[in-house]
Amino acid sequence: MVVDIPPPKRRALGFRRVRTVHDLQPRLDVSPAGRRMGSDGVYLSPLRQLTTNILDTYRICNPQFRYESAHNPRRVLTKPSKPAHNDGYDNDDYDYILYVNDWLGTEEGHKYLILDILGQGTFGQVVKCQNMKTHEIVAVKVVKNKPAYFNQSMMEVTILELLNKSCDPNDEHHILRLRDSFIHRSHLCLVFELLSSNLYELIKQNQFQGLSTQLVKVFMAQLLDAMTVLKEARLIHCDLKPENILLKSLQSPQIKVIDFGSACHERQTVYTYIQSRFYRSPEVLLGMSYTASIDMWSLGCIAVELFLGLPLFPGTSEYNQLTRIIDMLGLPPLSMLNTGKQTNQFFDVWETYNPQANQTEKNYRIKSLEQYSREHNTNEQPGKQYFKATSLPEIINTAPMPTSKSARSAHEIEKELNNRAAFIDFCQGLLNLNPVTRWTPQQARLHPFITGEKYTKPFVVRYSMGRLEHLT
Ligand SMILES: Nc1ncnc2c1ncn2[C@@H]1O[C@H](COP(=O)(O)OP(=O)(O)OP(=O)(O)O)[C@@H](O)[C@H]1O
Repeated sequence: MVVDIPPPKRRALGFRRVRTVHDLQPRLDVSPAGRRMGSDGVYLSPLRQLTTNILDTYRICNPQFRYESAHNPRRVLTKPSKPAHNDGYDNDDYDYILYVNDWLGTEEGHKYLILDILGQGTFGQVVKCQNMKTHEIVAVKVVKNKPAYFNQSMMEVTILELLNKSCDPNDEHHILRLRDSFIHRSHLCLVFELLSSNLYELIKQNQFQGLSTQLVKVFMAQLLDAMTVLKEARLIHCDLKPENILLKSLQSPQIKVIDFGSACHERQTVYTYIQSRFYRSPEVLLGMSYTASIDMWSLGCIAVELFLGLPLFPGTSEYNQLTRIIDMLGLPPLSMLNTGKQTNQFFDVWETYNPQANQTEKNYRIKSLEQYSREHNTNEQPGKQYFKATSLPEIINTAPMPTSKSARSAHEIEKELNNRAAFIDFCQGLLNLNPVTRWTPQQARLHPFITGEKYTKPFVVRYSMGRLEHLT
């Protein structure tokens, strides 16, 4: 913006009067066609005339000219942008076609100016908006105009309202805040606090080299805090992954858990196809009933991924996911294989007689790639192996050491090795194949990796008389 200070004032401020382009122009008594005069009585240069108070210039050129913001060219944010449903407001995917400078909502205090796109997910689009009353910049999830998405997102509203109002009224537990919700042209809109990059983007920005044990600890402590609140409310997130963990800002390592669109109550675990594949727990893969401990499995996968920079179990199919888990951690306990509704899909099962127990027992062996492909008419591939080592301790211990000069001192190396020993033990407690003995968030929070106590030997937890105890 050019600020025009009239000449006398300029001199008063100590400016020296210099010859300008205007001084060189012949002064005209007759107003030149289409030209505008500045406050100093000099006709503006074409550059000024076309860059300052442009509406005046337009009106001089065309007295009929009327400006209306509605006629501004609108940048479309939604792809595809061809109208297909809902009187032309929605595209073929039932997404609302969003434009920069358009509005969402109509009521006073619930009117949002669309600024930019933030992300796209299964449920709809997330756009950066400004609340026209409070001027707060927010993130608005505009849900697809389909009953299944609408209903599931209503569940997200219910769960977030419960978490925000009853479980975390002071916003202390790293859970996304829901500010408002309303319906706009048949689309449910969820208004959230605006957050920054997600942890996948952070890993990517770090060239997939992994984060320090210290930073992983800072993130995990906050995630365990959020998980404790969820567990106490008997809620399951069901889709924990780096993409659903967002930094509050780029200035500090404060994070928030987002996307409660798949969340459910422990009493209402109706869906079996849940969790993003890389972070899917063995009990879900096997088709067993599940509890909040599925989130702790995902958390284990996330912890290792943050440290390594690459996903621990990047399965290319459910079969591949399960084989990767079994190759690293062994077979799930018999009790799980016996009850899993999907066990027969992945395993060959045969019975043998156990004379000691005087009963027949089931035996399980994971099907070969060829057998599974043949039976399920798929083309299973072994999939990329990102790590040379095969066991979790080895993978963590062979990850490159920090390279800074200070980190190379004998003391710092020793400290890092101790951190890694603690980290391995921590991850193993979360990546326990058995959901019954897998650590709860309350237990995991007491691990030396989180508390910062010196790690000396494997952490053992147990419940006694309903009280949590831990033995190290
Ligand atoms: N509060 C927020 N602030 C900034 N960006 C956000 C916010 N909420 C969501 N986003 C962005 O939008 C993306 C999609 O959001 P979200 O995961 O809630 O949608 P979804 O449709 O439920 O996705 P999914 O396919 O994972 O189920 C996120 O990965 C993130 O990049």
